[in-house]
Amino acid sequence: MKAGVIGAGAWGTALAQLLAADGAHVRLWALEPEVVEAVNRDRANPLYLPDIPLNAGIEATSDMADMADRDLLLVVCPAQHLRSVVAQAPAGVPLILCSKGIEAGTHLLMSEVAAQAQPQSPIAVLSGPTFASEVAKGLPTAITLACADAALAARIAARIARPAFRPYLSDDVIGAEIGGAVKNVLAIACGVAEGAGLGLNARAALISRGFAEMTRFGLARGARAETLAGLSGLGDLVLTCSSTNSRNFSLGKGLGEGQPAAALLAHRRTVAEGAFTAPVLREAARASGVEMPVVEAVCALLEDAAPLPQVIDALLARPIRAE
Ligand SMILES: NC(=O)C1=CN([C@@H]2O[C@H](COP(=O)(O)OP(=O)(O)OC[C@H]3O[C@@H](n4cnc5c(N)ncnc54)[C@H](O)[C@@H]3O)[C@@H](O)[C@H]2O)C=CC1
Ligand SMILES: O=C(CO)COP(=O)(O)O
Repeated sequence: MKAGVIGAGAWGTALAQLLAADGAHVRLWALEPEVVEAVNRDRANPLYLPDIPLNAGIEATSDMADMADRDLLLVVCPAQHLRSVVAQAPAGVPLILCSKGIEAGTHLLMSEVAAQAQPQSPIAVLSGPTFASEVAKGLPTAITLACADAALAARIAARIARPAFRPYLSDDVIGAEIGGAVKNVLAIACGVAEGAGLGLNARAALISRGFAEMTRFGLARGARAETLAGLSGLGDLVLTCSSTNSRNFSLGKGLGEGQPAAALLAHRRTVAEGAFTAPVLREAARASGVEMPVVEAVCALLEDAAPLPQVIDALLARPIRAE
C-alpha cells in the first residue's frame, strides 16, 4: 500500500518517519512551504519535530493533488481543520484519522466530520498513548486502530505495524475517538494541579474522576466501556496526565502557575487540542445531560471566568456521592 500523510506537524512527521523506516516511499503533505523545503532538502522538520533526522523515503509536498496516487491516507491535522483538509483529499481513498478532538459548532467526532467531507472514503481511527518524538525515535509504542470494516483494519494494520509499533484492533470507532478527545482536556486539569503544587494525590484523583467523566460521556455517545479503558482512553489519559512532554499538560501547568490563558494560547505554533475541545465538550455534555465537573473547571480556567482557588474550592465542595 502506498501511504500518504496529510499534516506535517509533530505527529504527522513521526508517522511518516515510522512508515518510511523500512525504506518505503511516503508522501507527506505540509501546509507550510518551509516545512516542505526542510524535509526534502535537509531531511528534517525543525519547526515541529526538531532534532530527529528523517528517513530518505519521505517526500514532502504542499500540493494535495500529489496524494491522488496513494492507496492509504493518514490525516494528522488539528481537529478543527480536519473538515477543510479532508475535503481537499482525493475521494475514495481509505482515511486513517489521527487527530484528537470534537468539532466546534457541530459536536461531531472526527470520523463523523470526515464522513460528511468525503462520503466515498472508508474511515479508520488511529489513537492511543503516542508521544510523537518517541515514535519517531522507534521507541516501543502500542496504539488502537479502530475501523468498522475488519478486513480493512487488518490491511491497514499490516501496513503500519512495526516491531516497536503495535496496533490493537477495535471496531469501536466512536470509543477510540472519545478517549483521545477527552483525555486532552483532563491533561490540562492535571497540569493545573502540577503548576499549582496540589500534589500527586490530587493528580490521581483527577485522573480517576476524569476517567469517570470520560466514561459517562462516552457511553452516552455510544462508546463501549472496554474501549475507554484501553489504549485510546485510559492509556492515553495516563500518558498525557503525567508528563510535560504533553502540550496539554504543559498548558495546564502554566494555568496552575497563575499565567493567564490568553497569554499562554497567543501565538502558539503547536496545537494544545484540549483548549479547543474543552468548550465543545462542555456544550455537548450539557446537551446530553452528562455531568463533567472537571471539564467545567478546565473551561472556567481557560476562559478566566474564575480565579484558580475558587475553581478548586468548587470542585472540592461538590456533594459527597457514591463512587
Ligand atoms: N504530537 C503528538 O504527540 C500527537 C498528536 N496527535 C494529534 O495529531 C493532531 C496534529 O497534532 P501535531 O502533529 O502534534 O501538530 P503540531 O502541534 O506539531 O503542529 C501543528 C500542525 O497544525 C497544522 N496547521 C495549522 N493551521 C492549519 C490549517 N489551517 N489547516 C491545516 N493544518 C494546519 C500545521 O501545519 C502543523 O502541521 C492533533 O489533533 C493532535 O492531538 C495525536 C497523537 C500524538
Ligand atoms: O496525544 C498525545 C499523546 O498520545 C500528545 O499529547 P499532547 O497533544 O498533549 O502533547
